[in-house]
Amino acid sequence: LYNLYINYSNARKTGLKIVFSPLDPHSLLWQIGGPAMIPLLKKLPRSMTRWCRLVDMGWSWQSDDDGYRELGLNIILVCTRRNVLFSSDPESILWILQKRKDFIKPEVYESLNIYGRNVDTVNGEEWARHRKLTAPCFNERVSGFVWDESIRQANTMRDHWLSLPAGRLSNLVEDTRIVALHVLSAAGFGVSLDFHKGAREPAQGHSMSHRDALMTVLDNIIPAVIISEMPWAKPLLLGTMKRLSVALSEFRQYMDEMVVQERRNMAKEGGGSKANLISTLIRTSDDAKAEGVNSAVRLTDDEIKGNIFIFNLAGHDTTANTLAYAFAMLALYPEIQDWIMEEITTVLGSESHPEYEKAYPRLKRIQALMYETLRFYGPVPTIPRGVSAPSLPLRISSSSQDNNDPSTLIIPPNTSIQMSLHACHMNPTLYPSPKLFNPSRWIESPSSSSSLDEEVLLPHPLGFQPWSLGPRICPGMKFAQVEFAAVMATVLRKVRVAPASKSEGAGARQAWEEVYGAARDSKLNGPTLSMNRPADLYLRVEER
Ligand code: HEM
Repeated sequence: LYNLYINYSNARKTGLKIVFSPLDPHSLLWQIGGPAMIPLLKKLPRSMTRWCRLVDMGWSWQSDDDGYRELGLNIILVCTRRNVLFSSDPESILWILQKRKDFIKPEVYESLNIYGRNVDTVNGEEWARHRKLTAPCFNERVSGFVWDESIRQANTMRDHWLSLPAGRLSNLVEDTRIVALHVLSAAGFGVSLDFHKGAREPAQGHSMSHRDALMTVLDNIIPAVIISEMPWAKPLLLGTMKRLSVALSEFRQYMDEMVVQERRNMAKEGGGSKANLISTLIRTSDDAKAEGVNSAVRLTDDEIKGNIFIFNLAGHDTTANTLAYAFAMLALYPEIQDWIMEEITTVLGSESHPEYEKAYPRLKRIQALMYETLRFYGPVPTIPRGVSAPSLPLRISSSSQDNNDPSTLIIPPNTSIQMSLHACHMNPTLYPSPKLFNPSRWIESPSSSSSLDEEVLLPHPLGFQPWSLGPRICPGMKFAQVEFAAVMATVLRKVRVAPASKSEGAGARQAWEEVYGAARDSKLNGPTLSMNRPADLYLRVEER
């Protein structure tokens, strides 16, 4: 009670709306017991469950963060352990994300250093070094490679969809995950996989294939973190956990071998490097070493592996789920599908493998579709931050406080931060009719012209940050955009998607409701927003 009193006194000084929470959202009790408590809490009156509607990421997402509309853009949750400042204020989010030295990645990120420290998990000067040395991995050469590989994978996925009995597609989410994994394997390691077979055979000296090892780790990231932190427990593991432990070591061995092999190739080819991420990282680091740069501005081999792993983790479900949600939305809204198709026909014509440089910049409606999908189903709905010093200032929109006046407040000591990107994306002041799925809101076309080439894709406004903002903005943004555009264009030019029902013979209305319901029934599963019942989402696929 004493802690609660101190935290409450501190919170009051901000003038923000206060919500008391009996549990700290980061406590073990909530992490373990939360999911079981939610159904019971949902039965209680609204006024008693305000705290829980903020703390529970599923509940807050499904209600489009209505807590913010009730209480204001910035809210303080007062708990016994510490206060949590929840923000959906575009001004505050911009302020926080621009000041990487003041607002730092919390310690919990460190658990993702499974294979080595990396750009996603570190702070300060160490982050600046990682960011500088990993930046060349996301150059235009890699984008061209991502484009080609995405078309190759999407061609096979589309042909597979067209071969399904009665065109009933039940594996949309799994299929987009395979495409995203294979694009990452090709771009990350230069390992090109077949959509169907996916190289299931283990390489010599291995008990698992490269793909299976990576997929097993990515699918079970939270248990993988726990196993990595308790190496002594490995001999005691059984069943799925044992397989996961094997996958962790197998993937490490694959990366070790790739680093050795890449160095050999580079030596043989006179230093020429391929357009994949691992060779770019090795080359950038080895060049720095050869130039006599001291170790403070190079990456160690463990850090190279740490970064490659994090690219796979950060780039897999994010891109795959965005594709899956977008296909579901296109099935629900046929008029949007026609609008997208008009662009594909104009840009691609009859070309089955268009050139990246010529086609990609012209696919503006597809980018608009991606933006709108991310506004609704952004894979990163919230971003946490810690503070590097007590009592930092924070800029707030005047409307986010009762007494309109001050535009800066002081964050009380012992406060962590949770930014809700999703609440910001659903703000009616920023997005008129926010619950209307309308990709054309991102396109401006001059009234005098009917040419699609005259259309302009609007820049990201303040309040649109699915890839974050500021110095730590997602480095894989272009990678994901190029992959999304290539997959959408390749599939849709030959295929039309429509909603289907799980039960054969159901009417069109039921099919529509089921697809809509499966997409809306989403929450943070692991680090990424994803559907709770992906197997309930059925689409009908027809050849154009
Ligand atoms: C639609 C796809 C994607 C979305 C929406 C997305 C979103 C984000 C967001 C919001 C962050 C900031 C997280 C934070 O600050 O806590 C981030 C960081 C990051 N993302 Fe992405 N991402 C996507 C795809 C990718 C891809 C394809 C890659 C790599 C191939 C990637 C690699 C990274 C890395 C390495 C970071 C950490 C950067 C740093 O802290 O400096 N992401 N991403």
